[in-house]
Amino acid sequence: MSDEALLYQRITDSLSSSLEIEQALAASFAIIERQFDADGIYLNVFVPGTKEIHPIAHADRNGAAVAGNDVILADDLVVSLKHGTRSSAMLIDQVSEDPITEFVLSELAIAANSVMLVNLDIDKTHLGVVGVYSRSSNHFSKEQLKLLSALAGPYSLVTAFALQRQDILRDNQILQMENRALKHAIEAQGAHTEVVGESNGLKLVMEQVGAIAQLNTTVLINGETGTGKEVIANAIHARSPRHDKPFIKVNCGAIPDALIDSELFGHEKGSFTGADKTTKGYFEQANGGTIFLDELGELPLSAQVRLLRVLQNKTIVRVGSVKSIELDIRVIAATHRDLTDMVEQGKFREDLWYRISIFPIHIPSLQQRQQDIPLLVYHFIDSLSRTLELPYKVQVSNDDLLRLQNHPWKGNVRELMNVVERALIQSNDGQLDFRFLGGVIAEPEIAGAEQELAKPSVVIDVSKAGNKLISLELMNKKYIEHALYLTKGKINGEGGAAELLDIHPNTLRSRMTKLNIG
Ligand SMILES: Nc1ncnc2c1ncn2[C@@H]1O[C@H](COP(=O)(O)OP(=O)(O)OP(=O)(O)O)[C@@H](O)[C@H]1O
Repeated sequence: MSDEALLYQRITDSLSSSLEIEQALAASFAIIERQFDADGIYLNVFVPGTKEIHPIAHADRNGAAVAGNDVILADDLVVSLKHGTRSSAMLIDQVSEDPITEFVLSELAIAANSVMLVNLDIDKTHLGVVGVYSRSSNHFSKEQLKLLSALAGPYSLVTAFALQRQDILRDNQILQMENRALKHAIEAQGAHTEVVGESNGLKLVMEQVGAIAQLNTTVLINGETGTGKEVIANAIHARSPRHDKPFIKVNCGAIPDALIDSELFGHEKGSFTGADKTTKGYFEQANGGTIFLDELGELPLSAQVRLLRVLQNKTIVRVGSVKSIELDIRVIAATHRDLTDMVEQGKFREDLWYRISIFPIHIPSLQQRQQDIPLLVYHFIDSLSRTLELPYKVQVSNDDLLRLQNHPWKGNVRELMNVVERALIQSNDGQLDFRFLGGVIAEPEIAGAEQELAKPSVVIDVSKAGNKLISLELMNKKYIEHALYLTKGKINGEGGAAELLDIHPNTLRSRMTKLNIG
């Protein structure tokens, strides 16, 4: 066996000694070091379509070294790397004479003065380079470069393998990110089941939710945009025996007409151009759980017929299939439209309306439940302060609370949330200012039926406070004290302050201790 072939075999053996690229490179360096009296070796990859050099591994006389972070090249260096006259094997006698190598090595903190650089290619794809370096200048010869070039094959293979593993790792990281996003979505869904105003403006709604949640009945939620129809649908699902099964939301207004059938009912592979795999529709995805058909009034008449059939037969047929699939599903629908009006105008099928409106729930507009506004404001301040990681305590003046209660809120709770967010972002010391809303500052009106219950939530004692600002903490204290006053000090159970304030008795007790309420 020639010296060259022997070297090749020893390098190949050393590189296959470990699945860890750093260890493999360090093992091969033991041979390279002796062969070339080199100080180190590195593998770098130029990431196509970017300006980045990605270090794969580095080994020196001390073993596997830290590979370093990605190096971002300046535009002129990228141009010369792509279009320059760099050959597939380069002898760099003085690192300072080659700007790219000089820059990359200094970024990677590799102290070298001369380098042999050999391109690594596989299947005509350029992967990167292997560099063997020395701390002295003019250290390597042309013969040595030729020898190193002969070793490009095995180094290319381990580099490709390492890249593949990193891709797998990246896929793994993407999966982990998706998991986190999913968890976050589930938590957010859980958070939505917290219905602010349960004991006040939404008391009647929540009584209806309580009555219907355990049954399998179809529910139709009606209310202006942003009143919380989705929040209520979530609350029904969360309180139902299906709470640990899927809750699938479908925005009927957002699906293009041509795709409605396949989106709702799924399709078989090859059933239309572009259907390259069999896909479950929203109904099948919701099997065992709840499907929430939001904006039901936007569903075209043609799709309404098919929806009716699903509701009647509790089965679906995927597009391109003849087999019907039985489903166990609860349907909750919502709309801001007056469906009876639409039926009269011939825009909504009467037979579907009968099917869907078995149990209607109407959510009053925010203007009709002004007593919920302070609660919602605190709720949004609380959650948004956490999201925005605000370092200070947030305060709202009594005048502003009145201003908020008197605002028309055409966009309802969603608009209120956006306004609170805007005020939080605009404030840099925690003092919220809602004067941008304009409007009057007057005692709010309270809708008749809810008047009794609503009283406690307008307890901000504004008339006495005048223009003086009080802290959120003090406001909380006053709020709790007033609730205790109304319940004659009763905390637990029916008619207790915890129920009134819509929080767990233990939470109330700990807040009382914190706020020094005796
Ligand atoms: N009672 C409530 N408690 C807490 N948050 C609420 C409440 N009502 C509404 N929200 C919040 O207000 C926003 C709008 O609510 P949601 O999306 O449920 O309204 P919607 O009536 O379904 O709106 P749309 O008609 O546009 O579909 C959401 O961010 C929701 O979390």
